[in-house]
Amino acid sequence: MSAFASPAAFDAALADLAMPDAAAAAAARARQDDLTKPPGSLGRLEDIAVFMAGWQGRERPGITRGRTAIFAGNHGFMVHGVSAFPTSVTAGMVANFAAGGAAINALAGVAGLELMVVPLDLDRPTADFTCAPAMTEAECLAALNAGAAVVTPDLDILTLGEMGIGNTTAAAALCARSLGGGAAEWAGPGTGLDAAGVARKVAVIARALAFHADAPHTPFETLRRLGGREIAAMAGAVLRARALRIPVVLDGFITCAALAPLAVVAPGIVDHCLAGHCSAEPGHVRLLARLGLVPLLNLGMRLGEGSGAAVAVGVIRAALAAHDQMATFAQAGVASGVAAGAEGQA
Ligand SMILES: O=C(O)c1ccc[n+]([C@@H]2O[C@H](COP(=O)([O-])O)[C@@H](O)[C@H]2O)c1
Ligand SMILES: Cc1cc2nc[nH]c2cc1C
Repeated sequence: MSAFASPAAFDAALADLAMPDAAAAAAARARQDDLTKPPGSLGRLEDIAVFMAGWQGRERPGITRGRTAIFAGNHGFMVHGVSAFPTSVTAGMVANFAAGGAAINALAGVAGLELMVVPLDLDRPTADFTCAPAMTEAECLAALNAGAAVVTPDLDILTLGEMGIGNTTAAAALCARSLGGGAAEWAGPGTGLDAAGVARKVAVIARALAFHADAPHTPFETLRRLGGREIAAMAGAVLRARALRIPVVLDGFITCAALAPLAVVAPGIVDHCLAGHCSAEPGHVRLLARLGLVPLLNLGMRLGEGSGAAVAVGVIRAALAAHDQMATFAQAGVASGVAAGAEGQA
């Protein structure tokens, strides 16, 4: 059965977000404070362990089964010359993923993640969003459900990524409509546009925003009109992961932009998500701030295909290893801070 049978089912899922296991998170925090280190000295690694404990519902979370899901889609507005690369690269890279030659193949391997690639009607680009909704209702629901379908209950963590030449244009449009600020605030060079190319991209996004201005500003309609199949799929995956309390690692600008329309009505949609990294695409730093996310890494990456999220899993694994393997003060026979404080006052 499909997770999202109708736009109303999507709205209902968004209105009823699962919450983390507060008792497991509290137990993990207490354990952190009992481990052989000054409290707080592992910084965000401590917070990551507590976050994972809450969503996995156990004091000592782990990653036995992790999956990176990469969704691919093509875009009708590419006729306006908004990318440094041609649409054919999307299918070319999907073949490269299958052959094992892409960055994500190497990075998912080193992160211990299984790679699942989901091409979405690549030979049928979305409609040109400057003069029509990108997707019909049925197409948008199919993409949301394709996203939900990658999320199985056995997963300890899900990382997301995308491949879609032109999709920084769709992402910028989603941000502008959802968060305001206009096309120029959210459009950047993507795969490598020059200044004239970025100006052309801003104009295309502005036309799309104007065309759809009077349409309902619901998350579903915004995704359907200005998004793309790979973008809607990522939104569907995040929503399904939430229902199953599976923690999610987001990737770059496009991955996060998929959540912008949802965050307008449900800011807590990112509560089970970690921002893997901050992309060099200029809109990403602004978007992360608006979503209330602090990225784990900032490596100047702007590749997409889930690459930043996969690298961040190494940090998450480090956090969980320390949380699980360190001795407590009692186990190690090391005096805790309370005793030292008492000594200082003696
Ligand atoms: O993840 C990012 O922040 C990111 C930033 C710039 C480009 N990308 C990737 O490049 C493609 C979109 O860039 P563009 O210029 O064709 O819109 C798409 O396949 C994305 O995966 C990804
Ligand atoms: C080669 C190439 C690889 C990519 N991976 C994600 N987006 C991409 C865009 C291009 C152009």
